Amino acid sequence: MITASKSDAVSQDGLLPDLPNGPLSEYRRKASFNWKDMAMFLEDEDIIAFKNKIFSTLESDPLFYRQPGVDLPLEKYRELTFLRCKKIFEYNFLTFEATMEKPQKMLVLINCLGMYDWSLSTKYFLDTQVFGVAIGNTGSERHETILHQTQNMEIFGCLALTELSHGSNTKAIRTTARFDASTKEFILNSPDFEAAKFWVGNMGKTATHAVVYAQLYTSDGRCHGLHSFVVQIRNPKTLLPMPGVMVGDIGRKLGQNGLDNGFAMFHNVRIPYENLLNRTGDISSSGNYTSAYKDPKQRLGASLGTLSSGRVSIISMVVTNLKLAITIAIRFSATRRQFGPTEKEEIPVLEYQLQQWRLIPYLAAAYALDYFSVGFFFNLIELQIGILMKDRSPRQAELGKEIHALSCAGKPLASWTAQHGAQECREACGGHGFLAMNRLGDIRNDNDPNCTYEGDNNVLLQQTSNYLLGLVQSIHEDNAPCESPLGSIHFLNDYKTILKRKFTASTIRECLDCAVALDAYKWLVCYLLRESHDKLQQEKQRAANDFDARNNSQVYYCRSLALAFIEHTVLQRYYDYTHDPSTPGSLQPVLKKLCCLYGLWSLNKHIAVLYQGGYFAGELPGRIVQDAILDLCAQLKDDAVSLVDAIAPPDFILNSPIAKADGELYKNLWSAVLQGEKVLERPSWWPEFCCNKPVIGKPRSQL
Ligand SMILES: CCCCCCCCCCCCCCCCCCCCCCCC(=O)SCCNC(=O)CCNC(=O)[C@H](O)C(C)(C)COP(=O)(O)OP(=O)(O)OC[C@H]1O[C@@H](n2cnc3c(N)ncnc32)[C@H](O)[C@@H]1OP(=O)(O)O
Ligand SMILES: Cc1cc2nc3c(=O)[nH]c(=O)nc-3n(C[C@H](O)[C@H](O)[C@H](O)COP(=O)(O)OP(=O)(O)OC[C@H]3O[C@@H](n4cnc5c(N)ncnc54)[C@H](O)[C@@H]3O)c2cc1C
Repeated sequence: MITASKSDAVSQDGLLPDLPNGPLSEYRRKASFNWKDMAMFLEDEDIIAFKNKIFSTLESDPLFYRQPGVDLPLEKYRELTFLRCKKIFEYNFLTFEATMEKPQKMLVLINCLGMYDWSLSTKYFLDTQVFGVAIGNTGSERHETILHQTQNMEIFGCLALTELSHGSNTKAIRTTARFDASTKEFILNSPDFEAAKFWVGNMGKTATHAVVYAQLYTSDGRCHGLHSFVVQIRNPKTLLPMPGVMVGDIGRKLGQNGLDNGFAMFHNVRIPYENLLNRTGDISSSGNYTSAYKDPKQRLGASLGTLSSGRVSIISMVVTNLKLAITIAIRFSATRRQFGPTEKEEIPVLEYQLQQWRLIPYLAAAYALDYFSVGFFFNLIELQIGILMKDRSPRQAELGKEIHALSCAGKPLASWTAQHGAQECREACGGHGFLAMNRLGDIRNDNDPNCTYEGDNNVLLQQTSNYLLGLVQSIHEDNAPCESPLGSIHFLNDYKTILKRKFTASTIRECLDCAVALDAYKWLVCYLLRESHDKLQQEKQRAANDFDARNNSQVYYCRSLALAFIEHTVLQRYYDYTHDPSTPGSLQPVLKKLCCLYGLWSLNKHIAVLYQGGYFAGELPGRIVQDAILDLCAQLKDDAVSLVDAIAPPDFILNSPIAKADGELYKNLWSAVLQGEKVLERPSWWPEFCCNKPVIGKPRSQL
């Protein structure tokens, strides 16, 4: 095993306790680097100490005790999640001052609570952040009291945009808010049950207040489009609905069942006119409407801008799920033995090329996407600071657009990778992966809605391709450079030259340089941009209208473009990071391999387009890319256990008997099974078998 230097070891030992010896030790010994060095490179001491504090606090609090795999009744799970949420308020892990000092800790807290249980994390952050950020970003000074009340849990918040009959198409939201000049109030109404707010997290049982999106009407009957309002929906003293509000719970979901998702209908609900969140449009006490955004399309974009913070955060949340799933599958695969070269000796399933190829690319994806998600969160913080400072500069506007474009593809890429990864990990653990107590089912099911909420993945990708297609004109006019605050589109300045390039590597060895995949991605994005643009023009000529033309250009064109663009962005950022001279020499080789594997594995999914567009020609490119993927998996298999050790939470949080750090797969699983309630008891309904025998072919009367 590679050991850390003496001074590093001193600071590491306090923060990162040694892992127990056991069946995983052999792989740990074979690793090319020290897992503690890696952990401390990925996160600084302050963050690791913060995580340790959260984890150890939860572990020592009996309220957070849990029995692996136990399915609680819905009501009980909701209650427990609420009690735990209340406790998180009491622990106050992150003060306002600490957030301002190091905003990244917000993301760390979201993920630490999520690693414990996503229902708890989403419940807490929907209230304190999603509700809070919506008010902070789209409201003004007059809404500060509400924010304070949220922080003290005097009130409990939610964000209500979606309706029963409309989710993606936010323009078609039908809840109305009409200004009544005589009382200086807005009157909220749901025109019918199809316009009920629906799916809203926290609304089912707990929320007292909602940020409600509604069409704003002035008293002259004019509609000014979608705006958001703070609406009290329950009495905080009784949790009973406010007059005119019909509010309820939508029922059991496929995951995250500790969270109460709900519906609400409004019947002449009056709210003070000051409850309009007035950043994008305001109304004077006499009822005159004003807005800095003259173009209704721009106004819609501004009022939906707050959704970007959720989308950016979700990227990190889903990567957290991938990290949990891959930790379980790698530790299992390193300790589970099946078959072997001789009758006497069975080998760990991680030694099989097939198992490596199924899992190790997801490990690489977890590292690359994790790096992207944290860096992208910093970009969001920059945007947030600009919003708070009321920055109206063109740069701030461009930053908002670029973050919107990147988050609308970043969320799909990361949530799908986590979703497919969680399923692969489940299957890679065989039957034990299907046992609820081993947690892969919960990880998969709790991850799943990330593909839908904060915008359906397939719908969001269209926002990214729209952004890219909007650049085509400047690309064709050479004197108008492609520039953006985060630089994600700068390479498009070389569009014409890139399109002339071909794949030149001729050996596997050459492909092991990540620059090969990166160059291929640059070509792929330029090619798909050209093809999507051309397809759109053709469809415009053929179709009756632009609406049809756009819809008929999604599959194989705009959708692929958006995904290739975000994969390129993730890879470029990870490439720069892993190749940076400041990256420790002891870690650089393994990090470069992860980067290269992520690049080639992702690229391999586009192989048909690479051939179709002529970047690849002949058998060789396809073959050496695939061989390089297998080669990298084989090179990384001895590092895999240490790579997951560096990103794994403690056993209590991971909560999977087959993946404890001691690697005692069977002892841990067996003891968890035997500790289950009533495992050895006969069922309470045993007489149904033993006494009440069926008369075959004659069902008994139900009367
Ligand atoms: C120092 C400061 C420290 C502070 C630290 C704190 C930092 C913040 C931390 C935040 C933490 C957050 C915690 C997260 C915890 C998350 C828990 C998650 C739990 C689940 C939550 C679930 C909540 C929901 O699901 S809410 C409902 C979400 N619904 C949707 O997303 C609907 C999807 N549909 C849409 O958004 C739109 O309708 C869309 C995008 C499909 C567009 O439709 P349409 O075709 O009608 O319009 P367009 O013509 O395409 O668009 C018009 C125009 O607007 C632009 N635009 C749209 N959206 C945005 C945006 N978000 N930002 C910027 N611009 C936008 C669009 O690009 C168009 O512009 P053009 O220039 O005209 O092209
Ligand atoms: C667990 C969970 C929690 C949620 N929490 C909240 C919350 O707190 N607050 C809130 O307001 N909302 C919430 N939502 C709602 C969520 O934001 C919506 O489900 C989401 O925006 C998608 O809308 P939809 O469900 O109406 O799907 P639809 O828009 O009806 O989409 C259905 C299908 O049609 C496809 N489709 C739609 N439009 C197009 C198009 N133009 N081109 C091609 N295909 C298209 C989609 O890809 C999708 O496959 C939550 C949802 C879930 C699952």
